[in-house]
Amino acid sequence: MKRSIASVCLSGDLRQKLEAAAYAGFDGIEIFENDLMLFDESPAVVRRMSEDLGLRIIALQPFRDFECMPSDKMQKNFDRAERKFDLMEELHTDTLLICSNVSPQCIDSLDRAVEEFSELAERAQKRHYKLGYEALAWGRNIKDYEDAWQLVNRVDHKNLGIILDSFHIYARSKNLSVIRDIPGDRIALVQVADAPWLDMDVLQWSRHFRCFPGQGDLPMVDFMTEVTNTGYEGYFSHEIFNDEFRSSPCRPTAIDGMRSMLWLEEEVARAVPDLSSKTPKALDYLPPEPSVKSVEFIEFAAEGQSREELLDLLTKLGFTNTHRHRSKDVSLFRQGDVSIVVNEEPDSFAQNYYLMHGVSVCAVAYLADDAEGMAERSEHFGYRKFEGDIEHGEMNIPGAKGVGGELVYFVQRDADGSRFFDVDFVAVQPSDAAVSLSPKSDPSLLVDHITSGVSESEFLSTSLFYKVLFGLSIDQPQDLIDPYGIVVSRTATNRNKTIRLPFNMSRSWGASTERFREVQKGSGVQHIAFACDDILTFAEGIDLNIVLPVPDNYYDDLIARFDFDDGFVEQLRAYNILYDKSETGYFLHFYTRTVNGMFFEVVQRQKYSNYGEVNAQVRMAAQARMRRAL
Ligand SMILES: O=C(O)c1ccc(O)c(O)c1
Ligand SMILES: [Mg+2]
Repeated sequence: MKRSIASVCLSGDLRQKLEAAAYAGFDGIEIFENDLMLFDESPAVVRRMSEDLGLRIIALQPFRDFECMPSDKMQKNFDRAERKFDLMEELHTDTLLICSNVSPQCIDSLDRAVEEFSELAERAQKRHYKLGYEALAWGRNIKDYEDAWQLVNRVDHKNLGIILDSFHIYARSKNLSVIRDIPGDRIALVQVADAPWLDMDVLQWSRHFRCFPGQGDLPMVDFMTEVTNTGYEGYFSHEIFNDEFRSSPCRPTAIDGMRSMLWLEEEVARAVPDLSSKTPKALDYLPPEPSVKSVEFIEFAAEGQSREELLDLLTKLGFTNTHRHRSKDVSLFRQGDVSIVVNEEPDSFAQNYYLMHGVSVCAVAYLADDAEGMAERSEHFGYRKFEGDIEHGEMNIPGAKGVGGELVYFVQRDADGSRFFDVDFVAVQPSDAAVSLSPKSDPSLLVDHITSGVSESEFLSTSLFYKVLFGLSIDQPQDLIDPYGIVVSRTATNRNKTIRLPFNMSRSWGASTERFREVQKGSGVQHIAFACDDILTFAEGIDLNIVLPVPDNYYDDLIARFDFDDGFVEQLRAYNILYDKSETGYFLHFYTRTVNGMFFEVVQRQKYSNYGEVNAQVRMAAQARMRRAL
């Protein structure tokens, strides 16, 4: 596939945009005239810069409000087009993007548009240029790609093709069937843009909320499949107007753009079986499919006083130190099927992480069917590979850098069922004193979810990471109400819900996610939830001092809202357990106090698939109150 990006996707000036696009590996760039107008170098210099970077300027855009203007404005529009042809010569590009007229003066006459485009295509041919016509979803008369195609088809000139932009097509209708009528060589350019489904004014939606394919809700693979089936062999170009991208550094955005493009290519290759007969150059390489199944262990970087606080919290929750690493200063704490690794090894990744963030989650290991395949997949998508130091006979655990800088490991179980701790660790016999002090271990315990706190500019990157690398689906965003601002939350899950990864961001400095990022000096895992079969028994066995207190008013409100049996709410109140109900079931959960901004949660799910979002406000208010009291 020929890969391009429009300059409007990236922040900065035109030089920075060109450099970022080239760095990320794009072959082409669409130049937005505005970016050129604001740049203090001549078009000839821009041409040379892009040539030096190995980037082709695939189009100049947009040429606006051309067709069907009142007669007195027509000549001016042809003159304007000629000036753009001059500019195209200087830039050394051969395609001009013309978008449908949005002017209130525009006359509703297809015949007139056909006449004008016939003449413009003749003029373009004389100068060896191509024109592409694109229906803007808010165009005055032409809003739909079907109508744009009717116009282009009637003009029937080899120098005029249609431009298909996935955003406009989906914003107007979901009907892709007319794409099948368009021969591939009549498509001048394909622009790809995803977006979240939002019920709002389409112009505002387009100009502020587009995102890279894989980051939104539009069925991008269906669109790509239809276009590929036409035999189209031109560029696919990202055209994303997004406020977050405008305020983020341009190179990481461009790299995410490339990941998105590679993901689309992979998805299309899997969706179109005889792809190479349609477009011979469609795909150089197909990466191994995602194969992560569950969380195998969670690793903390810990030292000093806060390490003691973490271990105190873990032991009071019923974890016991079951193993020690064979060659490193690393301990394993287990309960049920949960494994928590505490790493204090000097000069390790963990220690560096500790020095940067304090006690924190420095890695999460995922069980994969094909761990090496997952590492290869990470590399293909440009997520940096990590290889740790290993001693002879120890497991080589491949990994990649996650979005917050923490590691993501891929672990496989041996055919004989042996686990990472059977290979790299030796069992320790807990002392009698430790056993008598710690509460009873709960054999049903599982990792339920792992929640990260990220910055606003990392929010879309995080969803791309989980979608592209792990093949997870990303739920719709939800607003959580903190006393000091809104926290926006999305969750990445696999199909059978053995992996649940919420990730949160906030634009408010005082709200929970930013409070966490301030304490930890960066993004990362903010909380870990464990699921058990019987939360009341679990709570009875632990020291209630570690539990986050819940106000009495919350329980009084529960009594008013639900018909509980006598005594049930009093039990919840006694243990600070929160309650939520869904159509199918209910949810019980409590939170612990924090260590270095992080905390744990224990949950019990009864045919319930959410996260107790209504109660997040109770948790955030309690945490804010405790922080104020410090
Ligand atoms: O928002 C716009 O004006 C605009 C311009 C050019 C495009 O290709 C497009 O999709 C939108
Ligand atoms: Mg467009």
